[in-house]
Amino acid sequence: MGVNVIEVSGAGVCFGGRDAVRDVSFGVAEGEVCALLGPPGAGKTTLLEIASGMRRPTSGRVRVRGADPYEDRAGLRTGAVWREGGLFPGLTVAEVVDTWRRWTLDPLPGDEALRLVGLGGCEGVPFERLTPCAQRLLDLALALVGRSDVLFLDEPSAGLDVASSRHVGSVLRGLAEDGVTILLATRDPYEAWCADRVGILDRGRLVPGGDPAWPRRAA
Ligand SMILES: Nc1ncnc2c1ncn2[C@@H]1O[C@H](COP(=O)(O)OP(=O)(O)OP(=O)(O)O)[C@@H](O)[C@H]1O
Repeated sequence: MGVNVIEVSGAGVCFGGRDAVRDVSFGVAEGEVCALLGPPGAGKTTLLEIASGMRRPTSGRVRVRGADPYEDRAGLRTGAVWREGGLFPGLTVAEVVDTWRRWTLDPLPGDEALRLVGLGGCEGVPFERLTPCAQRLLDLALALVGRSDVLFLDEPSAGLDVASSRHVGSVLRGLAEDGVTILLATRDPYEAWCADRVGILDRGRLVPGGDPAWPRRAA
């Protein structure tokens, strides 16, 4: 068995004496989509934050490709999409991507980033004219601009209708099949359909054996 790309061991996060994440351990393999599923306040975003290196865990440890993502991001190519998503009024899709590329070391060509998420040909479309689904996919394209091979996604299709949500899931599956490792958080079991594995979070803990029987992937 290969080494996991993301490895979380006994991790905890405490805010002002309250545990948001408690003793969580799991791994995500190369090219795997892993979903963290749980109700509001379960600790999903906090767990994504420590896995992506945005926040240091209070206890335990996190490794991404063997490195501490909080301390040592230099060699990592990770991307994230947070729930709010980007708002880019007045810019075309190409302008949004080009702006992002300017802040990125060794960025992907803009058309390549857009092609990866199925937005090829949308370069000239003003951001405001994109459908909500395409706006989420543009967020995903931006997360890929740094040639990311690990993605952290907080509710990547929140607020979308069922068909759009499934489309986003298909795009994520395509990325995973190309070797991208994906950890996503969601409140919605149907948003988890694209995952290879689902971990249930409840009050900061991963429920033992909590990979539920609800339909995944083939659903
Ligand atoms: N920066 C913070 N300071 C204090 N408490 C926080 C902070 N961030 C999160 N919390 C608390 O930690 C707990 C877990 O929050 P978190 O946002 O990780 O849950 P979640 O599962 O992502 O919920 P949701 O689905 O509503 O986003 C909650 O009780 C929340 O109030």
